[in-house]
Amino acid sequence: MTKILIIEDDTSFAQMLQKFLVRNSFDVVISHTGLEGEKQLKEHDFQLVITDLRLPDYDGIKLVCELKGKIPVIVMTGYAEVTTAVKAMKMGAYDYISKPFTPDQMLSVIDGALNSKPVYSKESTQEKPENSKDKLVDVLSKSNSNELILTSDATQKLEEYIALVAPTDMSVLIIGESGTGKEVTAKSIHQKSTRSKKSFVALDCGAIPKELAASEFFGHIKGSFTGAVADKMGSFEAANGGTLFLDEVGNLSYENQIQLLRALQERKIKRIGSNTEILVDVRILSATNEDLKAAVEKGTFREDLYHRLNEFSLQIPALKNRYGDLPVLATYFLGKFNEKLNKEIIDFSDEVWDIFEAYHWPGNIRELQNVIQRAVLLTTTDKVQANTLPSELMSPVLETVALGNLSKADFEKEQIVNALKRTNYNKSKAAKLLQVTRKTLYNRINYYDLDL
Ligand SMILES: Nc1ncnc2c1ncn2[C@@H]1O[C@H](COP(=O)(O)OP(=O)(O)OP(=O)(O)O)[C@@H](O)[C@H]1O
Repeated sequence: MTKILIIEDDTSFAQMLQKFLVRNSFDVVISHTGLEGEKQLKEHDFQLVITDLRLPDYDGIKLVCELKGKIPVIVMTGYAEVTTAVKAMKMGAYDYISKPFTPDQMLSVIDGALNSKPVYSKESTQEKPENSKDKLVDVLSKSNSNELILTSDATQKLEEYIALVAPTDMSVLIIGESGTGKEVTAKSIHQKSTRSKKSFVALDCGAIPKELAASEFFGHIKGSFTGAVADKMGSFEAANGGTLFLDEVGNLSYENQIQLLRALQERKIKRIGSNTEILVDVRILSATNEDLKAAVEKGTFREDLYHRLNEFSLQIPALKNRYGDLPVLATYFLGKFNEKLNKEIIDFSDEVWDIFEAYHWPGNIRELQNVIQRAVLLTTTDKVQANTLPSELMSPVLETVALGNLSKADFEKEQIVNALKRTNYNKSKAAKLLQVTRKTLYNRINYYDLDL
């Protein structure tokens, strides 16, 4: 009889699942803690492990890694926990199932896992299951569209910091280039906080004229200034009990900075034209793509406000510095736009993957998303091909080198070195990037006697 270990801390749920599986002729053992599960694994031979990833005493992902190639593991995740599911699949879990699930769904996943023998043979410890990419597409396409994808080593710390800071009331300054995901990060902090049931209000400080900023922050009453044709609630009131996200906070005028600081210190506001004070309880998250510290040193941004906003800071890396996330992000967007545009594209061609890796993505994740949306729209086959990509991705990706004192030869050398660095010294990819043949690239490397 097939022996299954269930690791699940919710006792009644575990028992229900056990009963159901026993009725379906499985031999089932339950562990309510990770440690107990590890003990059971040492003592018995199981053909399958079904585990919750969120147990108080252990790291489910670690268990997945340990069992990879030995026993198939199915992970149970909460609704829309896509990042965790993706991570578990990348680490070698056979599949995941979101709670709540129907008995039939569970049986079908178990059936798949038990019939995946060759993949889980002892020799295959380093290999991912053949179908893992398809499954990843599946996981990602089922995900919620506001999901924050962080899976690479470069963003691992970020994910940990978000998890730590989210449940607190600390103000967080999110720093990163345009399109790196500052706003989705802020939303994710809000969703993981105790304020998640209340509003998340985003205010783009870069887009409001300075004369209107106070009215946007605090609201106004009808007739308080020309154009105030009706009473208006400001962002502080709208976010009361919840989170106020101040995007491009560095763009606030000095006067607006003083108004904001006062509201944060006093925790109360008055609508413009009104004498009534309104108590406000908001958590402030803000974002900037400029160096606010430098602005403080220059005297254009108030130091006291800077410290108020920056009780904790998060640095979001540019996409070019987190290429580890690119395959997951690209797959996620493919799933998203397949669904939106009613397509069934399964993957990107190898050439497209190479181009994605070689490109420097100045518009970051927003640009990646737009590129994939366009490509999905233009694709009529089952794989996205290079001819659906915009021309800037195809042209040589070169840093803008100030020609200044550089000779033509220096310039060319610099371009070759840049291309090689970008492609991790892969000469085929670098040649493609420079739009020359591999042979020409070798010739130029020899000609310049580049020591690589
Ligand atoms: N880690 C991520 N996972 C999934 N989607 C992401 C991620 N980061 C960014 N995106 C998507 O990329 C787009 C741009 O993200 P966002 O608006 O949060 O960037 P931003 O840094 O706030 O940009 P800007 O500075 O221009 O306001 C959004 O559609 C967002 O959903």
